[in-house]
Formats: sequence, structure tokens, C-alpha cells
Amino acid sequence: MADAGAPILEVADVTLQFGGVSALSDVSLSVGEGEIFSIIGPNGAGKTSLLNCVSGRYRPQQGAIRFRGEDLTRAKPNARCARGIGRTFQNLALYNRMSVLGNILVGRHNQLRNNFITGSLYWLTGADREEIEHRRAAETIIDFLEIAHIRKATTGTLSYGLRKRVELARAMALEPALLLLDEPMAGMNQEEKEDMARFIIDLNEEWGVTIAMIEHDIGAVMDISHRVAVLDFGQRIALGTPEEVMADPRVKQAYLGEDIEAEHDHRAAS
Ligand SMILES: Nc1ncnc2c1ncn2[C@@H]1O[C@H](COP(=O)(O)OP(=O)(O)OP(=O)(O)O)[C@@H](O)[C@H]1O
Repeated sequence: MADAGAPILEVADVTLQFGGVSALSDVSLSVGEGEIFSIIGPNGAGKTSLLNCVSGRYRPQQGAIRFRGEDLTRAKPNARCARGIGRTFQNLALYNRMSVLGNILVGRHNQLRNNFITGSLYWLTGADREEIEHRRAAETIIDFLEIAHIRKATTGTLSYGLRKRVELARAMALEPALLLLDEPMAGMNQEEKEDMARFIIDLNEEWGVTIAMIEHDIGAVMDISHRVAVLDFGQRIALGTPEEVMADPRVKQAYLGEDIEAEHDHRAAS
């Protein structure tokens, strides 16, 4: 990516509290159109809380969430989805008894329900044409994610790594402009992680989707992110390119004992 575009997402002075616990304290950051932006930090730092404030699951007590300049702080999750904010979850949220194709089509139909124009087309052109269009879109995603061989498989019978890929497929079915990924590589072996990293890069470069992701695999984050924000105890302690963030003493301090440098050096050497 040559230059970060205008912000697609702005998180402005967001504070989120649960009783006495401050999950987020005055956190600000913005994600440019076309970026791969990662949010890292130790356990309990507030990463998922931040993603939940963006997707609308949580509503911050203070601050604002803006998407392409529009204030969505009070908008419902469905309204954010309809604007083009998609997401995957830390713990898989799939229909396990349904086929892979079925799960992807559910993603498409959710889009239809929230879209007045497409909904009107349904009455004008009939359900068949619309269904053909959905299936065509689903097949494009299936080809892209190389899951054609499991298209008809019952989702719950697949390996964890493949189910993570199906969840990505379902999120893609909404045709998001901004995709929020919560630990897309968690629980994967090295080969699966490399595949997922490649899909995220292609999704960004070929499909033009902006990515905001949480990921614990620091090596993978450093390899594929344009910029990285670091949270610790609900505060943003660093923001910059992977190199800038890795060199920041506050980041090293936050990760004390987690050997962030050894992991990074190992990856850089290999
Ligand atoms: N629904 C909730 N109710 C009460 N406390 C919550 C809730 N969600 C998050 N918290 C608290 O907010 C803080 C931040 O949690 P969060 O899950 O956002 O961190 P995280 O960085 O995503 O952690 P992890 O890497 O372990 O997933 C923690 O102290 C957590 O216990």
C-alpha cells in the first residue's frame, strides 16, 4: 500500500467501562481506506472491547465511532453491517449443521434483509434471478478461499482451521468495505496461518477490503500489517508501522515475559 487513504474508520476518545473495570480509556485511532491495520496487546488489554465498539455490540460511555465520516456511535449493529462493516468472531459463530455453501448464503441473505434497494429488486425481477446472483457471489468467494472441495460438507465436521476459513467466507458474503477480524489465526497450525495471511493480503489488495484485525501471532501481524496499534490496560500505548511499534520501549515493557522480540527476530531470520 503506497499511502494510507482518507480514514474509513475513526475511533475518537472512546471510553468503555464495565462496573468498576475500565476496558478502554480515551482510546483514539483511525484506519485509512485500503489499510491492513492490526490491534495487538496482552490478554485483557481491551482489543475485543474495541472491536465490539466498532461493530456496535458495545456502546462506549464516551467518545465516537465514525465510518467514512458518519457518526455511528449510537447505530445498531445491523445498521453498521448495512453501511459495510463486516466481522468475524474470536469464537466461531457458524451454523454447524448447515453446509459450507449454506453458511455463506446466510451471509448474503442477511445483506438482502438490510438492503431496501436489493429488497425491491426481489419484487421486480423475482426470487430466482436473485438466488442465482447470490449463488454466483458465493461461488466466487468459495473459489477465492479455495474451499470448493468442501462446499457441500456439513460445517461442524470440518477442522477448526477450515471452519475459520468458512467464517471468513461468510463475512465476505456481506461484501464489506471494512472487515473486522478477531484473531483470524487463533488455533491454527503454521500452514493454515500462512494460508490465512495470504487470503487476508489478497482480500485487501485484490478485493480492496480494508482490514482491522486483532491477532496474537505477533510474527504474522508484523508480516502483513501496514500499521499497528498497541493496547495495554485499556490504553493505546503505541501506534505506527510494525518496525516503529516493535522498537517502542513501552511495547517491550507491556509484553515483558511474553518474549515478543524473540518471536519477531526468529521470524525475521527465517
Ligand atoms: N462483557 C463484559 N463484562 C465485563 N467485563 C468485560 C466484558 N468484556 C470485557 N470485559 C473486561 O474488559 C477488559 C478488556 O477485555 P477484552 O476482552 O476487551 O480484552 P482483550 O484484549 O480482547 O483480551 P484477550 O486477548 O484475552 O481476548 C477485561 O478486564 C475484561 O474482563
